[in-house]
Amino acid sequence: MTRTVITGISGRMGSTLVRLAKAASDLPVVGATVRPGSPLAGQDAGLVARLGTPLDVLAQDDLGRALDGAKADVVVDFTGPEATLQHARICAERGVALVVGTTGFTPEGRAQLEAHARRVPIVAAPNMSVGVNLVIRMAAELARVLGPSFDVEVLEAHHRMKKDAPSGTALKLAEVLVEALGRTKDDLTFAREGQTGARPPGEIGVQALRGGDVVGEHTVYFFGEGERIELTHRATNRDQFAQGALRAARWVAGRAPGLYDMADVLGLQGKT
Ligand SMILES: NC(=O)C1=CN([C@@H]2O[C@H](COP(=O)(O)OP(=O)(O)OC[C@H]3O[C@@H](n4cnc5c(N)ncnc54)[C@H](OP(=O)(O)O)[C@@H]3O)[C@@H](O)[C@H]2O)C=CC1
Ligand SMILES: O=C(O)C1=N[C@H](C(=O)O)C[C@H](O)C1
Repeated sequence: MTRTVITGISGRMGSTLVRLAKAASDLPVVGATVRPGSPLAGQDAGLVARLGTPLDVLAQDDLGRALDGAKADVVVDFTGPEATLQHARICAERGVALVVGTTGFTPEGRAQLEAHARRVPIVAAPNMSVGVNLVIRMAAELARVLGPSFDVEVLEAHHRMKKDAPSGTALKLAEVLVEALGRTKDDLTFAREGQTGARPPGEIGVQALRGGDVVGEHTVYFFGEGERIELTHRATNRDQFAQGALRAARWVAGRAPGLYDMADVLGLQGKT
């Protein structure tokens, strides 16, 4: 049994996590949170997460309170960068493992997460889907084999409510492509406009679309002479992100402190 606390349970991911944890036999939800000051605080978590049935756990508007007496093994957090960093501090102080799906951290925020991971085990990944994590590895392999004669572009599309751009997954894809091609971050181009001139060799483009209810789509294009490869992942609902996060929750509870990613959880060894 992995005793689980879920944060941000009124959100798109938080409510999905509550539903899927409840359906699992080994992940009792022993605590849940909503934003501080939320009118949903004090209501049953099952109703807040729109399950239609009570969970017999009250939504708290403070993670510390949700952890009090809960004997939690792990906290699963998909909220926003500021909230996640507060939650990571509380987990570090309480000695509770953490799974972070939140994206959009600044470099300073990421450094804070690394500091907390010196005290407790943390799995942080911009995309918890097993399929996406395999696509990330395939993109690196394609880049290595195709080499510099192919022009590489990353395109992502998400729903109109998404707050960060480019997506965390697109940034992760860019990071592994930079490494696989022996490039630097200076080779990344995030937008094009005006008299850009011919495409510089070695440039890696990263572009974001926003609209409607798109759950999450990522394509890596490899444009060659006379051929083109497109590596695409399309999420059509959020369940696979949540299932990946719950798999990470089972894996991280009881581990040594450290900052882990989904490649660790999935046992994907070697370079990306
Ligand atoms: N790694 C992955 O696989 C995935 C990552 N994500 C990332 O997860 C994050 C959340 O996405 P999504 O669910 O769509 O966003 P939502 O806005 O739907 O959900 C976020 C929730 O967090 C709540 N919240 C904000 N601050 C706090 C706090 N201090 N304590 C408790 N709850 C809080 C919000 O409350 P309120 O509504 O009151 O503001 C909201 O309900 C984003 O960073 C997104 O990019 C998303 C999908 C997959
Ligand atoms: O905000 C979202 O919705 C998603 N965010 C993640 C990201 O930024 O990569 C993952 C997924 O594509 C959905």
